[in-house]
Amino acid sequence: MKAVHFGAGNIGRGFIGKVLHDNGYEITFADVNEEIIDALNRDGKYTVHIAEENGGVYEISGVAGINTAKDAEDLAQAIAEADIITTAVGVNILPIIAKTIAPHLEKRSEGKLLNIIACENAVLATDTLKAAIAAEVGTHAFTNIGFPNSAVDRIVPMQKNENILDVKVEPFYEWVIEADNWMGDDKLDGVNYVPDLMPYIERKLFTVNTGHAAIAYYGKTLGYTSVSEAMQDDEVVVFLRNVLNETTLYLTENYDFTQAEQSQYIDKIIGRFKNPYLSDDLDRVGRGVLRKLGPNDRIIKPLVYLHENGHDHDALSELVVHALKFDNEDDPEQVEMNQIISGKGMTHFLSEHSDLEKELLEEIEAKI
Ligand SMILES: NC(=O)C1=CN([C@@H]2O[C@H](COP(=O)(O)OP(=O)(O)OC[C@H]3O[C@@H](n4cnc5c(N)ncnc54)[C@H](O)[C@@H]3O)[C@@H](O)[C@H]2O)C=CC1
Ligand SMILES: O=P(O)(O)OC[C@H]1O[C@](O)(CO)[C@@H](O)[C@@H]1O
Repeated sequence: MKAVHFGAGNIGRGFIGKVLHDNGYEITFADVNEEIIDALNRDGKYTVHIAEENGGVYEISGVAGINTAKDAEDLAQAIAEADIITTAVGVNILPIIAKTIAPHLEKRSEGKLLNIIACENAVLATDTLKAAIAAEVGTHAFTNIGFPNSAVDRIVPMQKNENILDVKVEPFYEWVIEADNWMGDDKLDGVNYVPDLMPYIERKLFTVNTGHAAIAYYGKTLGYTSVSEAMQDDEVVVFLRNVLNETTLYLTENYDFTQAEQSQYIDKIIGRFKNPYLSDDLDRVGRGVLRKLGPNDRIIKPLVYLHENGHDHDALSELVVHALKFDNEDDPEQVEMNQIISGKGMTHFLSEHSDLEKELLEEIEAKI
């Protein structure tokens, strides 16, 4: 069985690549990073290290790389032969990946089943990819292709290893896939197939990712540089819990999760954030600030819901303020946001970019 995975980065190699390998797939990683692609083709393998006491080390073999900027023919062949195509590139890159994949789908032999799955931190990212592919070539090649949405959860920080392919990951992982949109009977082991993905994806996004954002933006405000450093400060943990108590209300009111289940989930996630064997920069966790302040993302969506329904949303409003003040000049989204804010002001930015209404804007403005 063959897989093509777009994005040979942290999640690609450390999570999706490992699951596919454990399921017996030969994996071709498709990326624009020449150094990584050359190393994959040179070594044909890499190792995944589990960040815990006496953590396991797993060899991921049978891997190769394709440079999507250069090797169009190799990519065409890999896509023609693939049983599964996955991505972990960042949701904003999906339109580019769609352009890369689309022309090759028509050349696949009729009857060969394929699943295409976007593994990004965004709600229904596979739908986004599917729509972008359809915009390129129409839907006539889709007959034997499944496009299940998915939610992926595993903390994989920036890597500082001797071998650039090796990757250190937290022990926990969860990959949830929409069962009904999966094509064929060959399901993946180690993946949870569910009839309705929305509760899982929003629970993950509005707990793990909102929580992580809270640590990054508030932690940086207090002068910390890493998650482990920030999590030693009770003030950060109290703020984190306040934020997550607010998103809990969104989740328990919109889905069947009980308060007790959500509390357990939060405790587990706080334990993951405190993992002493992982070293994670606040700059990485807070990167992509424009995306993270988008109307459907981890901060604004629950905030607007709580405000509209008359619920407490003080901590989330404060989180917006910390995000606006986040200081990471290496993040192009931060640079763009700062330019907008310095030209037109924070309120204009929140109104235009985050789609916030007057009353909420005034509340946030009062906290700036
Ligand atoms: N790192 C983490 O802990 C988690 C990340 N995610 C999500 O997974 C996705 C990837 O994140 P990471 O692996 O951390 O990022 P990363 O930056 O380590 O990897 C992204 C990879 O995509 C490649 N790429 C960029 N543009 C490309 C293009 N046009 N064609 C082919 N490859 C391209 C980059 O060269 C890079 O190797 C994001 O959507 C992120 O939100 C989800 C859960 C956990
Ligand atoms: O690009 P994003 O959305 O921050 O994605 C990475 C985030 O996802 C997570 O892995 C959680 O699953 C966090 O480690 C990390 O902050």
